This record gives sequence, structure tokens and C-alpha cells, in this order.
Amino acid sequence: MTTFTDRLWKSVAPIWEKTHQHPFVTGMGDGTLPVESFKYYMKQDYVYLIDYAKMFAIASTKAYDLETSAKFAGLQEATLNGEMNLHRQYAERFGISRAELEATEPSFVMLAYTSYMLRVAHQGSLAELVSSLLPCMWGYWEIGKKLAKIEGALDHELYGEWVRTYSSDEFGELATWLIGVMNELAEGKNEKELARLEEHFLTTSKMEYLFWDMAYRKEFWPC
Ligand SMILES: Cc1ncc(C[n+]2csc(CCO)c2C)c(N)n1
Repeated sequence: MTTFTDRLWKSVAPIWEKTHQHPFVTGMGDGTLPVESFKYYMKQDYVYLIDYAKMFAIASTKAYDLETSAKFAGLQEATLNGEMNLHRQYAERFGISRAELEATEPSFVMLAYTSYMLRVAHQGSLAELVSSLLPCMWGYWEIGKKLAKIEGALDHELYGEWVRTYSSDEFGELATWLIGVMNELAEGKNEKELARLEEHFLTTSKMEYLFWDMAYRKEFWPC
């Protein structure tokens, strides 16, 4: 039986393929990524995660059952106090203070990406919300697994920690859980509704690509 996420996987393939070939992503795997781009990424990602964690909070309030509601609430906590520790640790290594991290001015792409997701979260159904945040989780897992296969990537003194985090079994379980939630929520939906979910999924997948690209170029507001 093909699932709804099989359909998503098929339609997103060219976007994710392009993402996997982006020099930011390949550079974390082979160590050629300029450190200044990585620093920029960490700072933008830190403020991205503050917004992203709110998606989990909204998902928790929209969930139809206690178990799913509790899981999303836990994910909000895990993002703010778990995943963001990775960023705080990197910042410490780079001599970037907590205050400086939090004061990061959001780039255009970061702002567009989280604003889009938060709009979907506030205006749409739980299925729409999940379809818009799924590329972030599933896409990072795919990148993590891909990079982990490159010799030396897991042990790289700078980027190894990133690769270990997103290729871990623990992270894989989380992504698999969310994929399952997406399939459950898609059940019984008509084609018009499914097409809307697919559109959110493709849009935020493109934004993931743009996020790597803006970080690679250390993009900033022109005025
Ligand atoms: C641009 C961007 N996209 C995806 C992630 C990955 N991510 C964000 S929240 C979360 C769930 C667990 O906290 C994961 C895996 C990121 N960090 N930055």
C-alpha cells in the first residue's frame, strides 16, 4: 500500500536532491564549508528554532488525542532545551555570547520561512501544520544519514557534532514518528485537501533549500 508520505517523497525528490548537492550541505560532509557560513547558519538557526518551537506548542493545542498532544508539548521543550543546546555549544566554541545569539537579526529567508509556517499553523488544520513542518524534521534526517556515510564526516572536529545529531537513531525515531502522524492525519482526506498538504510540504522544502543557500552566502538585508 502506498502512503501519503510516499506521494510526498516522490514529488519532493528533485528539491531534496538539489538540496543534498548544495555546497553548504556537501561542505559539512567533506569539511570544505567555510566556518563563517556555519557561524552565520548557527545564529540564524537559533532564532529559527525559537519560532519553530511555537509550531509544536500550537500542534499540541490542535492535537486530537492526549498522547499526540503530550508528544508535541514534549517536542517544544526538547527543541528549546535540547536541540538549541547544540547551537549554544557551537556558539561557545566560536566565542559568540548567549545575548548575541538571541539578538540575531532574522534574515529575509528565515523570516519568510517561519512566518509561512506560523501562518499555516494559525489558520490551517493540524494536518496542514504537520505538512508544513515535516520537511524540517524528515529533510534533516535524510541529510544526516547521507552525510554520515561520507568517510570522516562523523568525526570531523567542527561539523561532526552536527552530523552525529541528525543521523542518530534517536532523531530517526522522531522523524519516523512524525511521518506516521502525517499519514494518520491524511487518512480520509479528499484530493483537494491532500493537494493542499502537498503544496505546504513542497513550499517549506524549497524554503529549507533557501535557508542553506542564504547561510552559505551569509545573506543580509540590502538596506
Ligand atoms: C532551518 C532548519 N530546518 C530544520 C531543522 C531541524 N529541526 C528543527 S526543530 C527540530 C525538531 C527537534 O527539535 C529539528 C530536527 C533546523 N534546526 N533548522
